[in-house]
Amino acid sequence: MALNYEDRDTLFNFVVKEGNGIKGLIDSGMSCVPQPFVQPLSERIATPNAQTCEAVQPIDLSELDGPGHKEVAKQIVEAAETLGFFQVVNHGVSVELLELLKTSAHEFFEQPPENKAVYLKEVSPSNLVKYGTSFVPEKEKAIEWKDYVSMRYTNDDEALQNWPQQCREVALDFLKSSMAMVKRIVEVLLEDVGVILEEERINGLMGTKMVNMNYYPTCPSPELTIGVGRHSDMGMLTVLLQDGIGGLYVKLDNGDWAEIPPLHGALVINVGDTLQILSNGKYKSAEHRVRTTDIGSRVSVPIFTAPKPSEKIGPLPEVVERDGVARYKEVLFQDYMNNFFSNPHDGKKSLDFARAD
Ligand SMILES: O=C(O)CCC(=O)C(=O)O
Ligand SMILES: [Fe+2]
Repeated sequence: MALNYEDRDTLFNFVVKEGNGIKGLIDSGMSCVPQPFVQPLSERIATPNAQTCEAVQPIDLSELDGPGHKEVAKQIVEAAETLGFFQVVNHGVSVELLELLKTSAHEFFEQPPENKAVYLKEVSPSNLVKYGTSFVPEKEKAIEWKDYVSMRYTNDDEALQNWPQQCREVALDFLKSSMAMVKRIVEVLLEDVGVILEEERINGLMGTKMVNMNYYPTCPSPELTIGVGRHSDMGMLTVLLQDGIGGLYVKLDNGDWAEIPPLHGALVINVGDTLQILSNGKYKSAEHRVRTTDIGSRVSVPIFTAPKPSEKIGPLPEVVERDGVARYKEVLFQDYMNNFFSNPHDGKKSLDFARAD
C-alpha cells in the first residue's frame, strides 16, 4: 500500500515507531520532503555556507608526549577555549579502520528495515543498543533527517555479544584505539587549569562511553530539513569521524556558522557540556548542527564520553578559587542526562540545568 505522505501520524508511525527511518522514507519512493520534516525558517540552513573554519587547522598529536609537548598542549587549550572544536591528525587510529567504520555504517543502515527495527528502544534485545530516528521525535516541531544506532560500552565481551553484527568489531576497535588519546586531551586541558585528577575520578568522569553511527540519507530538498539541529554535546569530550560529504557546522562567537571541513584521516574533537561546567566556563561546549545534502548519504561516527550517572559534576574547586565565582552548581549527572534527553535540541539550553542561580 502506498504511504500517505500528507498524514503526520501515518508518517510518524512509519518512520519512527516502525523503525523504517528516514532511509525507509526515501526508499518508499518519496520525492519531496513531507511537512513533518520541514524545519521552521529559523532553523533552516539556507545555502551551504561557504565559510570554512580557518581556526580549525588540524592539530598534529604526534609530539603531544614528545619534545613538542608544550606547543601541542597550547594549541589544544586554545582551541578548546575559543571554538570548542578542533581536528586532530596522528591520533593513533589507523586510516584503514576509519575507512572500515564508514563502510560498516553504510552496511548497517542500508540493510532491510526489519533488521534495524529489532534495535528500537522498546524492543531492543539489549539495553546497550538503541536504533532510531531524530533526537526526541515525539517532542520535536520537525523531525531531524537522521537515523542512528547507539552502542553503549560496558566491557569488550558485552560489546561483542550485543552490538549489531555489522559494526561491532570496528566500533569497538575505534573506541579502544581512540580512548587513550581522548583521555590524554582531557588531562592536558585539566592540567592547564591546575587540576590533576586521580585515575579513579577521571574514570568516573569518563565512565560512560558510547559509539554512535549516524546516517543522513540524501535529501531532495536540503534547504527545508536539518540533519541534526543546534545543540551541544552533554559529556566531556566527543571524538567524531565524518565522511567526505561535509555539513558539520559550528557556531562562532559572532553568531556566524562555520563548517568543519572533512579532512581525510583526521578526527574531529569537541568539548561537551560537562567539561564546560568542570572548567567553570573556560572550555567551550560548542553549539553545532548538521546540514543535509542531495549529493549522497552522509555517515558520521561519534564517540561520546560522559560521567557515570552516579557522578556529581560542578566547577572544580581549583578553578572556582581562581575565578572567584562558581558559574555552575553541582548536579548529579543522572539528572543532567535525564534533562538532556527529554528536550528537543535547542542550542546550548541544556547547560541551563546546571547554571548557578
Ligand atoms: O554528524 C555529525 O557530524 C555530528 C553529529 C552530532 O553532532 C552528534 O551526534 O551529536
Ligand atoms: Fe553533537
